[in-house]
Amino acid sequence: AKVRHFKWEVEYMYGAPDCQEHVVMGINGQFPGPTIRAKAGDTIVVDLTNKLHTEGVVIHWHGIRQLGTPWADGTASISQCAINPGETFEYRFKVDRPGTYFYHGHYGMQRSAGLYGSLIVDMADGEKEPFHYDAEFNLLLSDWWHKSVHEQEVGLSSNPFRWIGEPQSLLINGRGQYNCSLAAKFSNSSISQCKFEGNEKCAPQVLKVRPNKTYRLRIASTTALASLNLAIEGHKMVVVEADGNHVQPFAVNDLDIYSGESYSVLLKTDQNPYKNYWVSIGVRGRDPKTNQALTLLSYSATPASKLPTTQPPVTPRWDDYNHSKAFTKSIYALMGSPQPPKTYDRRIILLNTQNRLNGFVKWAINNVSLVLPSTPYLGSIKFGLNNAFDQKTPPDNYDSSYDIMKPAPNQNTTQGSGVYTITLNTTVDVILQNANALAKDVSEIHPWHLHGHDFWVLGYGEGKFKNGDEKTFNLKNPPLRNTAVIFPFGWTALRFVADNPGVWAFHCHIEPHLHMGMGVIFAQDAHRVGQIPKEALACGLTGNKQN
Ligand SMILES: O=C1O[C@H]([C@@H](O)CO)C(O)=C1O
Repeated sequence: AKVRHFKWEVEYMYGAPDCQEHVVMGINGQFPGPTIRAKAGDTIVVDLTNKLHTEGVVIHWHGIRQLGTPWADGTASISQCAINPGETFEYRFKVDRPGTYFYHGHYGMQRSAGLYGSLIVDMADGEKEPFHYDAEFNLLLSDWWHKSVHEQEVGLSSNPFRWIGEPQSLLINGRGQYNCSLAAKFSNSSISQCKFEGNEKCAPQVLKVRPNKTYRLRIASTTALASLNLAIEGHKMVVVEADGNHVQPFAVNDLDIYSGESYSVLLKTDQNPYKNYWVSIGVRGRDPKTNQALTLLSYSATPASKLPTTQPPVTPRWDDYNHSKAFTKSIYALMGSPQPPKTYDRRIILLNTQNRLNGFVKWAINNVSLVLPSTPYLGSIKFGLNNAFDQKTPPDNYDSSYDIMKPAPNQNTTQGSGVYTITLNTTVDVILQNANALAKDVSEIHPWHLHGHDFWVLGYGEGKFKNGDEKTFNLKNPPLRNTAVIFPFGWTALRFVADNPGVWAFHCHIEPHLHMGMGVIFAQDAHRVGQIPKEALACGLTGNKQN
């Protein structure tokens, strides 16, 4: 195993992700940030220097469990203090498992501002994936707004509320096209045909392939809002990995991917090599106002400039949830994967609601909208600083008379920074319960991401979770993941083993929703975490603590 060192500087810079110039967050002058490539068992060391002039920064290593290094999880106010302008913080952690991961900002809405990149962990030397492929491509998917993130944040926390709206563009590896389409000729809109020399920063990255080979596509979504569907014209994909875990291979024509998720698919280049094929990404789960992002699968026998003469794959209707559910429910763990414990020690039911608080619009979990404290929980719990955050524990359930199918009779919620204290080495079931939002007949998709652990996804259901529904749980081969979606008016059941002392966020991965309070904090034996680098806690009430 190797120690891999990186020196990174985070800054705002000009960029044109979708051919329109705006300010983006970059790392070492790059957007998206540099790809980290490592082998399982390696140690990653990133010296992160904050070159922003007026705000802090942190980076979260999404999907890396940080076993034994909870201070390196990169969550401001939770695992560490935001790194001040001019300061450098050393992230040092082990990547213990192969898989397709990514990293991103976890302070304010910096992920939406473009602070993200890929993190790919290969099998350790001498070990082989349980599938064969000849070469691979890496597709990091995101969405992009022309309005600055500062303006978005202010709008979300203003009264009256100003929603961020739908993205202007979808990006593949940081590249999209706002004012033109590669397939304009084949659509009936008035949008113009893109013309690229090829070296523009917003020109699509063409996937150049040779015939009769197998390619692994690593696909990860770090969108701020959009749920996506990816399809490749004329080609099936075989799903083999989800969030760093092997799954029972299954073939699809298109794949749904929610923010925070990653997949690997295998693609056989078994089609006519004298043609090129569209790769398309479109919005699902919200009424789309954003064009598809397009690129090409280009066979070596055909110049990349030769566009297909066909229409790109049509994204399934945004509200065809049966299509989404069929995909999601086809995901099973590969035989031989770790199985969940057969029973649980504690069940936490988390109802999400959209609410008002003194006229401001919020999201709340069991009627608590999360506000983060100024002292990171990891430090305040370790040092027993009881005035650093609300000592009132948020509830494990919601009022059973609550009607999830209707807007709440009382829309008001409360705010809080309390934590769920989880006993080490216990098995916890979490039932995520969706409900009607503020508007009538509206319930949205929320992809929930757990820090510090994978969980088994035991099942999905419609309506309200009720006693007896656990009989439908899949305890035989449920997939292990770090992100799981809740469908409108439905529930999702997760199980995890609390085996990682630290303080871990569990939240909706939609960036504005987290900003509006949609998350909870799981504290796991944090008072027993030793040797926290003092730079991680150099703020708030822990600012003067030596450890
Ligand atoms: O949090 C959200 O707010 C808006 C809408 O509900 C109110 O404008 C929206 O679509 C969200 O997802």
